[in-house]
Amino acid sequence: VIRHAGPIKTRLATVMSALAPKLPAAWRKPVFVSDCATAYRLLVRGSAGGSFSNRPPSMAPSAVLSAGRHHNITSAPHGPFWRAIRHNLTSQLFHPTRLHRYALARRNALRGLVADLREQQQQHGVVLAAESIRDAIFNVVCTMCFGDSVYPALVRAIADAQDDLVQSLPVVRVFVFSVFPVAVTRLIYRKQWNKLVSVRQKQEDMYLPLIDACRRRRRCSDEPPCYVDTLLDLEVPVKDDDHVASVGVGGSAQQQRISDAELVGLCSEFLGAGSETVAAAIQWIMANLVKRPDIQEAVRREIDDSVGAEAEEVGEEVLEKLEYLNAVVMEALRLHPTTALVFRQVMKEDDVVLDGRRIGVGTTVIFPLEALARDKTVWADPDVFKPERFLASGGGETMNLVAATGSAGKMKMMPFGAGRRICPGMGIAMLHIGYFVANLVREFVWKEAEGEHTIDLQPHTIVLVTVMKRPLRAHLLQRRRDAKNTS
Ligand code: HEM
Repeated sequence: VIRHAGPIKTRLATVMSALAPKLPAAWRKPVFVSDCATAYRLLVRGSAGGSFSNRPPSMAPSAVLSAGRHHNITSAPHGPFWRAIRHNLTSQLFHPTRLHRYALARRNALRGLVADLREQQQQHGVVLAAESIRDAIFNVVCTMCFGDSVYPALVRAIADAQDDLVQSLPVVRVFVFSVFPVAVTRLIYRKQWNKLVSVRQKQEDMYLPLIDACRRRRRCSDEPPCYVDTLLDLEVPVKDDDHVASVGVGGSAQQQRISDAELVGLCSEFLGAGSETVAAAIQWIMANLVKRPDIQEAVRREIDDSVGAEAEEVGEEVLEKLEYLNAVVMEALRLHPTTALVFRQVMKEDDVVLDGRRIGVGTTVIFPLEALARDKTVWADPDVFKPERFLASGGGETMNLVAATGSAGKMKMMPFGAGRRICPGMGIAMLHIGYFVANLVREFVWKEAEGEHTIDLQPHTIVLVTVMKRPLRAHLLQRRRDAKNTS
């Protein structure tokens, strides 16, 4: 159930263990937890002493480049600053009553995607679905981040900058895992440091003018605020310390605006976390539907029964009623969680005991999400794609994802993590996945392509996001006439 990253039998390992408390946190042996009951106990209930809500030193480039001064939500230590920026996201943008504000951006992206796929099928007989889906989702997330005034070429350039950032993350490891202070490591690895600086500079050159445009723009009252708008209005505690933040000087907490450097990092996190994971999940679902035409047809029947033939799209308001579609989404998230691992780090105040052994302060605890969701003691036929298990009529699991990730007290999967640091984008992710999958199934019959384009459900993890090793390709049969032709 709990396994250690390597054998502790050699002398070297013994010496390393003795030295462990003196090593930098990032060098210590991590501990893996791959059973749901232990994951639930630790993540949702917290450790005996503390909340067990911190992650190991961050790989976020803005945190590394600023020597830990600038943070995004993922990299921020558990404390008042993290609480303020996370609460801003969940209350201002992702509150359930506000999720539908960006329906127009989604509709436009869907129209563009459907037109693009039709054209590819007509011209080439096969569609590069992976790339097209990724572009469509990135368009929506970019609008949610900066507003709708970003022209298409700039959206493309922003997407490229985000890709460069992902490519540079292996370089970040050099600095996170170094035994030397960053100032020394950057002298040793000057080339890598300069590369990181140039990737970051490219982001600043693009994002800061967009952030300034948000500052200057006077929004009309019916225009939904974008992520940057909410951040510009936000005040965060000056000191990231629970006591200072609650008492402050003269009885009230000292607040300040978020710095430009931090704004760039927060935008980058939003664009990356909001697009890659969702696009990957849509691909996994479509790939499974190509492999199982019977399940694809059942999803289509449910949609056709709920949406009139003349309706332009499967509207967002219909999605909740599509039980079978939702079961398909849940089953794909169980089998192919698009975030590979969840991390925590044992802090001074935590008291983490596993298998009767106290885990040392500074140790990284890793929760492998796919292994957790394929536990044979918890699931029947854990490796088989069986959406029925999530249907009430299938004698199945609850449809409530929050229950699946913790609040019901029995956790069987956690594709969005669990506890205080559970993914704040869970609601919007489910909306985006459901909306795009429903409409893609309604518009086209998806069939497997041949040769090098066949579906391969082998996973491949790129910096924590688990994608299909071979990107999704397919043949599409158009089911409805082009909107232009029907008029
Ligand atoms: C299928 C889509 C998604 C999956 C599978 C996913 C998964 C995850 C997971 C596993 C975590 C770690 C949770 C933990 O440590 O317990 C996480 C954290 C996070 N996710 Fe997502 N995510 C998705 C979509 C999104 C979206 C759309 C956003 C929005 C921009 C987002 C933003 C974040 C942020 C900011 C965190 C850090 C939370 C914190 O540290 O408090 N994610 N996500």
